[in-house]
Order: sequence, then structure tokens, then C-alpha cells
Amino acid sequence: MAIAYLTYDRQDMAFANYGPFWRQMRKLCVMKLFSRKRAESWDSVRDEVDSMIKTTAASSGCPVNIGELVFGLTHDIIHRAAFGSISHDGKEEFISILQEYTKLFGAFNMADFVPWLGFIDLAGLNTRLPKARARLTRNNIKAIIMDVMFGGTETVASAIEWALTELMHTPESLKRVQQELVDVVGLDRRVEESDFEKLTYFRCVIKEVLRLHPPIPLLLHQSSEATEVAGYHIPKGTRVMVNGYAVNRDKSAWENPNTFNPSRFLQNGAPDFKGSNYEFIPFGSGRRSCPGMQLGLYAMEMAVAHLLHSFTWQLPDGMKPSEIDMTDVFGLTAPKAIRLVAVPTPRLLCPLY
Ligand code: HEM
Repeated sequence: MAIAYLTYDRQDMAFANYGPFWRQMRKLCVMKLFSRKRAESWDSVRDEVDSMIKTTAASSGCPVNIGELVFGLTHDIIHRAAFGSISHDGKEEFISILQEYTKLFGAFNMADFVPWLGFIDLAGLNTRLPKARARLTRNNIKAIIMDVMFGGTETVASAIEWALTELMHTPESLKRVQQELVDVVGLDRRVEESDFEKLTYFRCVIKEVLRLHPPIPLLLHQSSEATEVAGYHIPKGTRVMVNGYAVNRDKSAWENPNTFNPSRFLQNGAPDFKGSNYEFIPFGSGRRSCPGMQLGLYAMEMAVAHLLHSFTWQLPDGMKPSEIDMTDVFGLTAPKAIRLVAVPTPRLLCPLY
């Protein structure tokens, strides 16, 4: 119900039904926006990560709200990728609109399951939905820019915040990944994209974070044909929700599935996230899988690598790793319920910017 309302009855790409409109939009986005050939999107990641490191260095020795820091970062990256310019005008307002959209997309209403019980409005959606929609202009909606801003901002921000959180919660993994950065890159220069392929453990950390905290935990699909799955008949047009969060933690596929253990991805034959290993689907699978995967991964890897390489991190006020709040929010996305706050200290021997 919220999805149909907020997307003007699926007039966008992400929630559009499969068909010619979706195909055209997808082609346009993949070729013009997410393509590696569109250098501006990739440049924006590098420039904005640099600017985030500068801001972090200015707060050296003081508690930094990592959640707010990385949300600002991904907003700026995606804003530049989408509009081709940097603008901080109305940034906070825009972030608050995105956050309200996320909550509303994820809010289940009685009418989603039992249409005739639609008058029971536990989440207050009947008043919140018109208010949220009225805050965006028609032109915003008409463009698929909303999809891009929504798809690219909170997903990447939440993945970066969870990466820092899991590492601070498991100090031995933090130590190991930071040592790898010293061994491969050293401390006398900044980490670069060309280093990534040698940062084996770092790449396992990224995968393990996306396994435990897929930024879009629930994949919303619809059957285009009648079919049979595990003996169940699925009629054409059935709404199918794939619980990626549960799949990524399925104990028949993963040993100690709820434990953060990046080393599991060091093993031969460990799954990759490209969508062909069905036990690991943070970007979905098949023709509706994430078109922004490369850009999203690039932004996540750049931000996490630079934050870990440039600074040592401590919890504020003598807080212990076991005291970090690890709760996530249940909705269309799964960000941290309580922002991570940590204290950076520069550790490079070269200037940070
Ligand atoms: C860590 C980062 C990201 C993750 C984990 C992620 C994950 C996903 C997932 C799980 C889906 C649904 C797949 C399905 O239903 O099977 C999706 C769809 C989508 N994502 Fe991403 N995403 C990320 C970053 C991005 C970025 C950076 C953008 C754009 C700049 C983006 C744009 C989209 C769009 C437009 C769709 C809808 C595609 C369609 O319906 O055809 N995503 N993403």
C-alpha cells in the first residue's frame, strides 16, 4: 500500500512491474548512470571520500557520529552522480525525507494482507503517507532520480556504518584488517583502488558485512508466470517476498550463521555476491538484481578502506566492544537502530589531504 502510494502507483523503476516501461528505464540507468564508463559517478566517490576523511581528521580525538558522517557522504556521492553537481542546499531536509520514505516503505499495513481490514491503521499510515508524498515535487517523482537517491544513499551508508560497527565489536578482526592495510599499502601513502585486489581479508570483511546486514533485507517480486516451487503452486501475478536476511543467515548453508567471521569467505569455493550463489544474495539475483552494485560496492570499499587505513578508532567514554548496540531497524532497509559513535586518531605518516 505504501509503495503504490509513494511511487505514484509504481511510476518509478524499482517498484515498476516487469514490462516495456521497466526495461526502458533499466537500460537508460545502466547505460547512462551506473556504467563504469560514466566517469563522473566514480569521480564523485573519490572526491567525496576525500572530503569525508578531511572532516574526520578535523575531529581527531573527539567522538564522531559515524552514521551521520556516512549518510552525508553517500548523499553527496549519489547527488553528484544523479544531478552532476554538488549541492548542500536542503541536504538535511532531503535526508529526512529519505528516512521517512524508508520507514513508510517498510511499514506493513493491515490492508497489505487483508484488504477489507484496511480501516485498521496501526502505523498511522493514512496520515503519514500524504504528508511524506507532498514533500516531494512532481518533477522529482517523474524522474527516476528518487529511485537512485533512495537506492544508493541509505543502502551504502548503512553498509559502511555496519562495517565499522562489526569491526569495533570484534576487535581481533579490526586489528587484522588494519594490519593488512599496513602490510599491503604501508602508512606513507593513502590507499588506492588498485590496492583492493591485494586486500584479501578486507574484501572478506565487506562480504561478511553484507551477509549479516543486507541493506535491502526483503526482496519484493511478482511471478510473471504460474509456476511450482517446492511443490507449491504459485499463480501468475503472485506477490513474492524473498527474505534475503534469513537466507544469508540460514544455518543449513552457513556455519555459526549469526557470528561475524570474515574468514569464512577465505575458503575455496566461498560464495560470491553476484547472484548465482543463492545462499548469499545482498544484491538480489536475476534481471531485477541491483543495477547499482558496482557503484555501491566501490563507494562502500573506498569509504571503509580509507576510514580504516587513515585512523585508529576507539569507542567513547571507555565503552566496551560488547556494549555496542547491535540492533537493526526492521523495514525495507535495515540500518542500525542506534548510531555508532567512535573516536578517530590519524595514523598515516603522510598528510591526509
Ligand atoms: C551496498 C549497496 C547496495 C545494495 C546492497 C543494494 C541492494 C539492492 C537489492 C537487494 C535490490 C533488489 C534486488 C531484487 O529485488 O532482486 C536492489 C535494487 C535496486 N538498486 Fe541497489 N543496492 C545497493 C546500491 C545501489 C546504488 C548505489 C544504486 C544507485 C545509484 C542502486 C539502485 C538500485 C535500483 C534502481 C534498484 C531497482 C532495480 C530494478 O527494479 O530493476 N542500488 N538493490
